[in-house]
Amino acid sequence: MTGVIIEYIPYRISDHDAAEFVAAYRRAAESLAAAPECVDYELTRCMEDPEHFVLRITWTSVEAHLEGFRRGPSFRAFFAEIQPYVGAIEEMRHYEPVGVHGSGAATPSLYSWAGGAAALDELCAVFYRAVFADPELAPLFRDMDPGHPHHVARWLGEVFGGPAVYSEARGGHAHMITRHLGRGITEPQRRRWMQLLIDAADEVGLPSDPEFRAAFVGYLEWGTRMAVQLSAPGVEPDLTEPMPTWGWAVAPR
Ligand code: HEM
Repeated sequence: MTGVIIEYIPYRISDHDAAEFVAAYRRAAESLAAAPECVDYELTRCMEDPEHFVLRITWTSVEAHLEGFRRGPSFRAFFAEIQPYVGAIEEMRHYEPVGVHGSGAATPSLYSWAGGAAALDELCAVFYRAVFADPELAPLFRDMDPGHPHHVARWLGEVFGGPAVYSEARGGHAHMITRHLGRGITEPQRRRWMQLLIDAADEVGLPSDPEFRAAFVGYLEWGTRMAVQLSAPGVEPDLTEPMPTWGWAVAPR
Protein backbone atom coordinates (compact mmCIF):
# COMPACT_ATOMS: atom_id res chain seq x y z
CA MET A 1 0.00 0.00 0.00
CA THR A 2 1.43 3.40 -0.89
CA GLY A 3 0.87 6.77 0.68
CA VAL A 4 0.01 5.60 4.17
CA ILE A 5 0.78 7.91 7.07
CA ILE A 6 1.22 7.15 10.72
CA GLU A 7 -0.30 9.18 13.50
CA TYR A 8 1.35 8.99 16.90
CA ILE A 9 -0.52 10.20 19.96
CA PRO A 10 1.40 10.07 23.24
CA TYR A 11 -0.74 10.30 26.38
CA ARG A 12 0.19 10.86 29.99
CA ILE A 13 -2.28 8.91 32.15
CA SER A 14 -2.01 8.47 35.90
CA ASP A 15 -1.68 4.97 37.24
CA HIS A 16 -5.10 5.38 38.83
CA ASP A 17 -6.79 5.99 35.44
CA ALA A 18 -4.73 3.56 33.38
CA ALA A 19 -7.08 0.56 33.45
CA GLU A 20 -10.13 2.61 32.48
CA PHE A 21 -8.11 4.39 29.79
CA VAL A 22 -7.15 1.06 28.20
CA ALA A 23 -10.75 -0.19 28.52
CA ALA A 24 -12.02 2.99 26.81
CA TYR A 25 -9.56 2.49 23.96
CA ARG A 26 -10.59 -1.13 23.63
CA ARG A 27 -14.16 0.09 23.03
CA ALA A 28 -13.03 2.98 20.81
CA ALA A 29 -10.98 0.54 18.74
CA GLU A 30 -14.20 -0.94 17.38
CA SER A 31 -14.69 2.33 15.48
CA LEU A 32 -11.13 2.15 14.13
CA ALA A 33 -11.67 -1.46 13.07
CA ALA A 34 -14.82 -0.39 11.18
CA ALA A 35 -13.15 2.59 9.46
CA PRO A 36 -12.01 1.99 5.87
CA GLU A 37 -9.54 4.87 6.30
CA CYS A 38 -7.66 2.98 9.05
CA VAL A 39 -4.97 0.44 8.09
CA ASP A 40 -4.09 -0.62 11.63
CA TYR A 41 -3.64 0.70 15.15
CA GLU A 42 -1.94 -0.17 18.41
CA LEU A 43 -1.94 1.28 21.90
CA THR A 44 1.26 0.68 23.89
CA ARG A 45 2.34 1.50 27.44
CA CYS A 46 5.83 2.58 28.38
CA MET A 47 7.63 0.00 30.50
CA GLU A 48 10.10 2.47 32.02
CA ASP A 49 7.49 5.18 32.56
CA PRO A 50 4.07 3.44 32.97
CA GLU A 51 2.16 6.73 32.94
CA HIS A 52 3.23 7.18 29.33
CA PHE A 53 1.09 5.56 26.60
CA VAL A 54 1.49 5.91 22.83
CA LEU A 55 -1.32 5.28 20.38
CA ARG A 56 -0.18 4.57 16.81
CA ILE A 57 -2.70 4.66 13.99
CA THR A 58 -1.81 4.01 10.36
CA TRP A 59 -4.16 5.86 8.00
CA THR A 60 -4.47 5.41 4.27
CA SER A 61 -3.66 9.15 3.93
CA VAL A 62 -3.84 12.37 5.94
CA GLU A 63 -6.99 13.39 4.03
CA ALA A 64 -8.57 10.01 4.71
CA HIS A 65 -8.03 10.62 8.42
CA LEU A 66 -9.02 14.28 8.64
CA GLU A 67 -11.78 14.36 6.05
CA GLY A 68 -12.88 10.74 5.85
CA PHE A 69 -12.70 9.35 9.38
CA ARG A 70 -13.27 12.58 11.31
CA ARG A 71 -16.36 13.43 9.26
CA GLY A 72 -17.49 9.84 8.83
CA PRO A 73 -19.98 7.63 10.67
CA SER A 74 -17.44 6.01 13.05
CA PHE A 75 -16.02 9.17 14.57
CA ARG A 76 -18.83 10.05 16.97
CA ALA A 77 -18.67 6.70 18.78
CA PHE A 78 -14.86 6.81 18.77
CA PHE A 79 -14.68 10.28 20.23
CA ALA A 80 -17.31 9.56 22.89
CA GLU A 81 -15.00 6.92 24.36
CA ILE A 82 -11.74 8.84 24.32
CA GLN A 83 -13.08 12.33 24.99
CA PRO A 84 -12.27 12.20 28.76
CA TYR A 85 -8.59 11.75 27.88
CA VAL A 86 -8.16 14.54 25.31
CA GLY A 87 -6.49 16.76 27.92
CA ALA A 88 -3.86 14.06 28.52
CA ILE A 89 -2.66 14.14 24.91
CA GLU A 90 0.93 15.35 24.61
CA GLU A 91 1.12 15.50 20.81
CA MET A 92 -1.06 14.51 17.87
CA ARG A 93 0.83 14.54 14.59
CA HIS A 94 1.14 12.65 11.33
CA TYR A 95 4.40 11.02 10.24
CA GLU A 96 5.36 10.05 6.72
CA PRO A 97 7.36 6.84 6.05
CA VAL A 98 10.85 7.60 4.71
CA GLY A 99 11.49 4.16 3.24
CA VAL A 100 13.47 2.62 6.08
CA HIS A 101 11.39 -0.33 7.20
CA GLY A 102 11.43 -4.09 7.20
CA SER A 103 11.07 -7.08 9.42
CA GLY A 104 13.62 -8.89 11.53
CA ALA A 105 14.51 -12.53 11.64
CA ALA A 106 11.98 -13.43 14.34
CA THR A 107 9.73 -14.66 11.54
CA PRO A 108 11.66 -17.05 9.29
CA SER A 109 11.77 -16.31 5.58
CA LEU A 110 9.97 -18.68 3.22
CA TYR A 111 13.47 -19.62 2.07
CA SER A 112 14.63 -20.85 5.46
CA TRP A 113 11.24 -22.40 6.27
CA ALA A 114 11.45 -24.38 3.02
CA GLY A 115 14.86 -25.75 4.03
CA GLY A 116 17.20 -23.30 2.31
CA ALA A 117 19.29 -23.79 -0.83
CA ALA A 118 19.62 -27.58 -0.56
CA ALA A 119 15.84 -28.12 -0.35
CA LEU A 120 15.17 -25.85 -3.33
CA ASP A 121 17.89 -27.56 -5.37
CA GLU A 122 16.31 -30.93 -4.64
CA LEU A 123 12.88 -29.53 -5.51
CA CYS A 124 14.06 -28.26 -8.87
CA ALA A 125 16.02 -31.41 -9.70
CA VAL A 126 12.92 -33.56 -9.16
CA PHE A 127 10.69 -31.02 -10.92
CA TYR A 128 12.73 -30.77 -14.12
CA ARG A 129 13.02 -34.56 -14.34
CA ALA A 130 9.22 -34.60 -14.40
CA VAL A 131 9.15 -31.74 -16.92
CA PHE A 132 11.36 -33.70 -19.31
CA ALA A 133 9.09 -36.72 -19.03
CA ASP A 134 5.96 -34.65 -19.72
CA PRO A 135 4.71 -34.51 -23.33
CA GLU A 136 3.10 -31.09 -22.81
CA LEU A 137 6.20 -29.38 -21.38
CA ALA A 138 9.20 -31.28 -22.72
CA PRO A 139 9.20 -29.50 -26.14
CA LEU A 140 9.47 -26.09 -24.44
CA PHE A 141 12.58 -27.15 -22.54
CA ARG A 142 14.23 -29.04 -25.41
CA ASP A 143 17.28 -26.74 -25.50
CA MET A 144 17.46 -26.21 -21.78
CA ASP A 145 20.76 -25.27 -20.19
CA PRO A 146 21.79 -28.22 -17.91
CA GLY A 147 22.28 -25.70 -15.09
CA HIS A 148 18.66 -24.57 -15.38
CA PRO A 149 17.27 -26.45 -12.34
CA HIS A 150 20.00 -24.91 -10.18
CA HIS A 151 19.37 -21.43 -11.61
CA VAL A 152 15.66 -21.68 -10.91
CA ALA A 153 16.39 -22.94 -7.38
CA ARG A 154 18.55 -19.87 -6.81
CA TRP A 155 15.83 -17.67 -8.27
CA LEU A 156 13.21 -19.13 -5.93
CA GLY A 157 15.61 -18.81 -3.00
CA GLU A 158 16.18 -15.12 -3.64
CA VAL A 159 12.48 -14.37 -4.15
CA PHE A 160 11.65 -16.21 -0.92
CA GLY A 161 14.06 -14.13 1.15
CA GLY A 162 17.34 -16.06 0.75
CA PRO A 163 20.67 -14.63 -0.42
CA ALA A 164 20.74 -12.61 -3.64
CA VAL A 165 22.75 -15.24 -5.53
CA TYR A 166 20.55 -15.26 -8.63
CA SER A 167 21.01 -11.51 -9.03
CA GLU A 168 24.75 -11.81 -8.54
CA ALA A 169 25.34 -14.86 -10.74
CA ARG A 170 22.64 -14.59 -13.46
CA GLY A 171 21.72 -10.94 -13.88
CA GLY A 172 18.57 -10.80 -11.76
CA HIS A 173 15.06 -10.09 -12.89
CA ALA A 174 15.98 -8.79 -16.33
CA HIS A 175 17.68 -12.06 -17.23
CA MET A 176 14.79 -14.18 -16.02
CA ILE A 177 12.36 -12.09 -18.06
CA THR A 178 14.35 -12.39 -21.27
CA ARG A 179 14.50 -16.20 -20.90
CA HIS A 180 10.69 -16.33 -21.28
CA LEU A 181 10.30 -13.92 -24.20
CA GLY A 182 8.76 -15.29 -27.39
CA ARG A 183 8.19 -18.79 -26.01
CA GLY A 184 4.41 -18.62 -26.42
CA ILE A 185 3.65 -20.48 -23.19
CA THR A 186 0.02 -21.65 -23.23
CA GLU A 187 -2.44 -21.80 -20.35
CA PRO A 188 -2.45 -25.63 -20.31
CA GLN A 189 1.36 -25.56 -20.16
CA ARG A 190 1.26 -23.06 -17.29
CA ARG A 191 -1.12 -25.28 -15.32
CA ARG A 192 0.94 -28.34 -16.00
CA TRP A 193 4.12 -26.53 -14.90
CA MET A 194 2.46 -25.54 -11.64
CA GLN A 195 1.02 -28.99 -11.07
CA LEU A 196 4.37 -30.68 -11.55
CA LEU A 197 6.09 -28.23 -9.22
CA ILE A 198 3.49 -28.80 -6.49
CA ASP A 199 3.86 -32.57 -6.98
CA ALA A 200 7.64 -32.17 -6.67
CA ALA A 201 7.18 -30.16 -3.46
CA ASP A 202 5.29 -33.11 -1.99
CA GLU A 203 7.79 -35.60 -3.30
CA VAL A 204 10.80 -33.88 -1.73
CA GLY A 205 8.88 -33.12 1.47
CA LEU A 206 8.75 -29.31 1.46
CA PRO A 207 6.83 -28.16 4.53
CA SER A 208 3.15 -28.95 4.14
CA ASP A 209 1.73 -26.47 6.66
CA PRO A 210 -1.05 -24.40 5.08
CA GLU A 211 0.73 -21.08 5.71
CA PHE A 212 3.78 -22.14 3.72
CA ARG A 213 1.79 -23.83 0.97
CA ALA A 214 -0.51 -20.81 0.61
CA ALA A 215 2.49 -18.50 0.17
CA PHE A 216 4.29 -20.95 -2.13
CA VAL A 217 1.30 -21.55 -4.39
CA GLY A 218 0.42 -17.85 -4.25
CA TYR A 219 3.81 -17.04 -5.70
CA LEU A 220 3.50 -19.74 -8.36
CA GLU A 221 0.06 -18.44 -9.38
CA TRP A 222 1.52 -14.96 -9.82
CA GLY A 223 4.81 -16.01 -11.40
CA THR A 224 3.41 -18.48 -13.89
CA ARG A 225 0.83 -15.97 -15.11
CA MET A 226 3.63 -13.43 -15.55
CA ALA A 227 5.59 -16.03 -17.53
CA VAL A 228 2.62 -16.60 -19.87
CA GLN A 229 2.16 -12.85 -20.42
CA LEU A 230 5.87 -12.26 -21.01
CA SER A 231 6.12 -15.14 -23.46
CA ALA A 232 3.37 -13.83 -25.75
CA PRO A 233 4.41 -12.58 -29.20
CA GLY A 234 5.63 -8.99 -29.42
CA VAL A 235 5.90 -8.26 -25.69
CA GLU A 236 8.40 -5.54 -24.85
CA PRO A 237 9.03 -5.97 -21.14
CA ASP A 238 10.24 -3.41 -18.65
CA LEU A 239 13.68 -4.78 -17.83
CA THR A 240 14.25 -2.29 -15.04
CA GLU A 241 11.70 -3.85 -12.71
CA PRO A 242 13.29 -5.07 -9.45
CA MET A 243 13.43 -8.68 -8.28
CA PRO A 244 10.12 -9.67 -6.76
CA THR A 245 10.17 -10.68 -3.11
CA TRP A 246 7.61 -12.93 -1.52
CA GLY A 247 6.68 -13.40 2.11
CA TRP A 248 4.08 -15.11 4.25
CA ALA A 249 1.26 -12.69 3.60
CA VAL A 250 1.39 -10.65 0.45
CA ALA A 251 -1.12 -7.92 -0.30
CA PRO A 252 -2.52 -7.80 -3.85
CA ARG A 253 -0.22 -6.08 -6.32
C1 HEM B 1 6.82 -18.84 -10.95
C2 HEM B 1 6.98 -19.19 -12.24
C3 HEM B 1 8.29 -19.28 -12.91
C4 HEM B 1 9.55 -19.04 -12.45
C5 HEM B 1 9.96 -18.62 -11.05
C6 HEM B 1 10.47 -19.28 -13.53
C7 HEM B 1 11.83 -19.12 -13.44
C8 HEM B 1 12.68 -19.15 -14.52
C9 HEM B 1 14.04 -18.69 -14.51
C10 HEM B 1 14.76 -18.12 -13.30
C11 HEM B 1 14.54 -18.85 -15.74
C12 HEM B 1 15.93 -18.46 -16.23
C13 HEM B 1 16.98 -19.40 -15.71
C14 HEM B 1 18.39 -18.89 -16.07
O1 HEM B 1 18.84 -19.24 -17.16
O2 HEM B 1 18.95 -18.13 -15.30
C15 HEM B 1 13.50 -19.44 -16.54
C16 HEM B 1 13.65 -19.84 -17.85
C17 HEM B 1 12.68 -20.55 -18.52
N1 HEM B 1 11.39 -20.77 -18.11
FE1 HEM B 1 10.57 -20.20 -16.41
N2 HEM B 1 9.77 -19.68 -14.63
C18 HEM B 1 8.44 -19.70 -14.29
C19 HEM B 1 7.41 -20.08 -15.10
C20 HEM B 1 7.57 -20.75 -16.28
C21 HEM B 1 6.55 -21.45 -16.99
C22 HEM B 1 5.08 -21.52 -16.53
C23 HEM B 1 7.12 -22.00 -18.09
C24 HEM B 1 6.52 -22.85 -19.15
C25 HEM B 1 5.47 -23.62 -18.98
C26 HEM B 1 8.53 -21.61 -18.08
C27 HEM B 1 9.45 -21.94 -19.03
C28 HEM B 1 10.76 -21.53 -19.06
C29 HEM B 1 11.69 -21.83 -20.12
C30 HEM B 1 11.39 -22.68 -21.35
C31 HEM B 1 12.91 -21.22 -19.79
C32 HEM B 1 14.22 -21.28 -20.57
C33 HEM B 1 14.94 -22.55 -20.16
C34 HEM B 1 16.26 -22.75 -20.90
O3 HEM B 1 16.20 -23.03 -22.09
O4 HEM B 1 17.32 -22.60 -20.28
N3 HEM B 1 8.76 -20.86 -16.97
N4 HEM B 1 12.39 -19.62 -15.77
